[in-house]
Amino acid sequence: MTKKKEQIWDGNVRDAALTILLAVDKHQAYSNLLLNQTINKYKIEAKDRALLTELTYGTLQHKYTLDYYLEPFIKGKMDLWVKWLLRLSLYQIEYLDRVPDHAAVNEAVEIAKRRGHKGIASVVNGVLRSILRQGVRSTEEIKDPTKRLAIETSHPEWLVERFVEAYGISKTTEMLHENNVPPLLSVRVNTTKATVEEVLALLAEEGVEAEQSKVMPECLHLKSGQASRTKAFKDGYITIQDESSMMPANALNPQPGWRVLDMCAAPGGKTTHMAEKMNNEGSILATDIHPHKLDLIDETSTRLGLGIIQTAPVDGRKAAQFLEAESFDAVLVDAPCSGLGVMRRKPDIKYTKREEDLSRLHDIQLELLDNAVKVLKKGGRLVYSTCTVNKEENEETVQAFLAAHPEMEPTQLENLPKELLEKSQGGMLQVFPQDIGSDGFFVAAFQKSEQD
Ligand SMILES: C[S@@+](CC[C@H](N)C(=O)[O-])C[C@H]1O[C@@H](n2cnc3c(N)ncnc32)[C@H](O)[C@@H]1O
Repeated sequence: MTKKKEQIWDGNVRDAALTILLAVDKHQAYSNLLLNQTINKYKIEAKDRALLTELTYGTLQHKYTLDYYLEPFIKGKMDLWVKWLLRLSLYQIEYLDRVPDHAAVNEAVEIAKRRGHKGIASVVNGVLRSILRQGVRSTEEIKDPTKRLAIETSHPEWLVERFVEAYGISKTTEMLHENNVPPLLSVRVNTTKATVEEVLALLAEEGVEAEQSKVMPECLHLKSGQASRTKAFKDGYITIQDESSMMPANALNPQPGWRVLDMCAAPGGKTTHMAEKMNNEGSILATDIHPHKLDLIDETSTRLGLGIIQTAPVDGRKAAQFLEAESFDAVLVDAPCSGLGVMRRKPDIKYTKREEDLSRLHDIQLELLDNAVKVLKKGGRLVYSTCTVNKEENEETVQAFLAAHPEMEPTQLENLPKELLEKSQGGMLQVFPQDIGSDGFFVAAFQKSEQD
């Protein structure tokens, strides 16, 4: 092992978590990608993997709350790595019952000695032991309710204000708390290969405990095991996908034999879902602006044994220049978005997103939809979806789109469970993370007029 590798993984889970947290902060690296890379590269085993995941996500998820607790105990300037070490250690003390406080402190002191020197170790020891003696301050001290909610749930204040204005205090409070709960692990059954019961049996044979979701019939929730390491995954029986992400293909409801365009397709979760729904009959053109991401779609469709998907690098904002007019029976625009519905899966989004990013996305989404209409057949079906909870990118994008396109009508969302359809309005559905314990997601369906 080289010196560099030893730095990230020498069997010390807390040290590895600290390295990931620092990289996320310093280089705006994505926590989920870095965590997966670390786990796969060093073949970290199940017990350590679970703790590493919990420490990394937990510390990131609660960053503002931890800083609020730490602030009275920190005097003067401090290196970034020491600050993250304190956050990481305080996270264990405050949120993890199964880690004894003294173990969290001792580990922190050892890391501080190794990465720094005795002086830093003594500061770390002093801060953590003072907190253990005195306890942390209550958030009740924060008088402004929005600010208090922002600190308690560790979200930026501007975002909390926006959410409260759009959805009200009660829904926002539920959502922000839910964003700090680890996501359920869900997979989609490849229904062209096996039934749900058969896949449950295959997983059980491998010692993986799973159960069918009560919402989406093709969705299984895994209670143990790592899905991507199972034989069922390698043999193409399952795809890892959040339950909300299974809505767009269902809402579009593509039929066997249709010609379908998936305009923003990579890495192909919804393309392959649509191919499964079409029973692998017909054709799907899967396009994305980033050519290098198209390989991921090809890999997944090969793994799943789906032969109807073709990929092409296309900027959806210019799709009508490259694709035949009115040639697709159905189009899915699973648009680039702010991702505010997936903050518990990617907690770094909370701290990196800027308010000005949101309006820019609204404009891009409209350009994509404009092009989608041009290549959609008369009478064809269009679904627009995002993994965000933001009216500007969801309901307001739809309103602006409909205002510019009298030939498009909102239409009934199809093929979704009753409990979700009950929440839909005018062919639009906003799912919040707290609704079915899945990602925040938006989906809207439209039909193109048969007339000119
Ligand atoms: C939400 S992700 C799509 C996820 C995908 N549908 C799935 O289920 O796996 C949005 C995708 O849009 C792509 N994208 C961004 N701008 C685009 C554009 N102008 N034209 C086409 N694709 C674009 C991104 O590269 C990204 O892969």
